Amino acid sequence: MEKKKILYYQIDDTLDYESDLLRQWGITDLELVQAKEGDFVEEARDAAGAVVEYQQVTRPIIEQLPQLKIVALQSIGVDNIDLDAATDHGLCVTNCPGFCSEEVALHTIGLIIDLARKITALDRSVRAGSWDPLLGYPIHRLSNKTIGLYFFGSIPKKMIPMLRGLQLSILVYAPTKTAEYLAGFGAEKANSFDELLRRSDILSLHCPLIPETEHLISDRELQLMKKTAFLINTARGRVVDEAALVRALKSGAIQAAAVDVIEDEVGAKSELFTLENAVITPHAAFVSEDSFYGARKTALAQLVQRICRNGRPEHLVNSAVHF
Ligand SMILES: NC(=O)C1=CN([C@@H]2O[C@H](COP(=O)(O)OP(=O)(O)OC[C@H]3O[C@@H](n4cnc5c(N)ncnc54)[C@H](O)[C@@H]3O)[C@@H](O)[C@H]2O)C=CC1
Ligand SMILES: O=C(O)C(=O)COP(=O)(O)O
Repeated sequence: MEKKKILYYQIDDTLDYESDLLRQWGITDLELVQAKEGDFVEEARDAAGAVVEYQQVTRPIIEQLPQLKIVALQSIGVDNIDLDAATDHGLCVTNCPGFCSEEVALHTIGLIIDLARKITALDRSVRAGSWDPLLGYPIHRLSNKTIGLYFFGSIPKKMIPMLRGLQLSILVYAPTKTAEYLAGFGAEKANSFDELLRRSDILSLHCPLIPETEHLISDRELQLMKKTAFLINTARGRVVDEAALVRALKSGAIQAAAVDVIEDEVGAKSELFTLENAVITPHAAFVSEDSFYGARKTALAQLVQRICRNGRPEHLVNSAVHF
């Protein structure tokens, strides 16, 4: 039987876990091939499916790969894929909704506590030879402060009990959610984005990167925020205009920021790295052994469904696609 090639780009360098799963599922007609990180089009030319990470899958790329049936992401965000082009060419795009909601929720809470207690800043100063508990901006209690959540998907939902534990008031801007629905989570609905900006002591971003959210936070928005506010971004780097954020952190327009994502993750460069009132982690919020294996299994199941069973994958993102 001719095997169908699946091209894999993933951090883990072996595909043993996937091969074991295929054996358990009785699937014998897939050949899993680790990519060499060369040219995607060349490597994917004879592939029926691909698992990509940060690789951009653009319209010109999709047009050159007519035999490709599915791109399976081991992530929630699908911003590196041209979904319209995929739909136009009958290419299924799948993701792994919720696979790391608990991890990102906890990481976000960690970043909030870090800024509220200046843990990273104090650690940096101790290592630099200082022993100064009053370093930097003044510390205030978190209880009764307001956290603003931008959009209300799987991650902020997981954060709710933790935010309640911190005794924060929860304000949400999510146009598609009603006040009654949010009240069920003990959260108040913000009637406008500007209300969210003005009232939040901590603003935490949880939206996908889509045209409407690109540079959502720029000079105007940062000026509307409280001077004492913290900005947390665990969504995508390009949701924040980083140059504007750097200006705001330098001028005191807001107090501090903690981000897990930056605009240039490929180059791993940002002026934020030079600022004392910024905490940065390297797109690590999703990481855990549990989330990795969960995502790998989900992505493989999508590939099997599309390629081996010619069926509709459970986690199809471009649901209008015909194949
Ligand atoms: N730093 C990291 O390691 C990770 C970052 N992420 C990022 O976090 C983002 C959020 O993740 P989840 O909460 O799991 O997402 P989700 O897909 O569960 O929720 C997204 C929310 O946005 C809403 N939404 C989407 N487009 C909208 C629009 N045009 N107008 C109004 N509402 C809209 C949806 O209704 C939904 O409530 C992801 O898209 C991803 O970019 C996700 C996982 C890991
Ligand atoms: O799931 C997401 O959207 C994430 O950000 C984490 O996964 P990734 O680093 O994109 O593979």
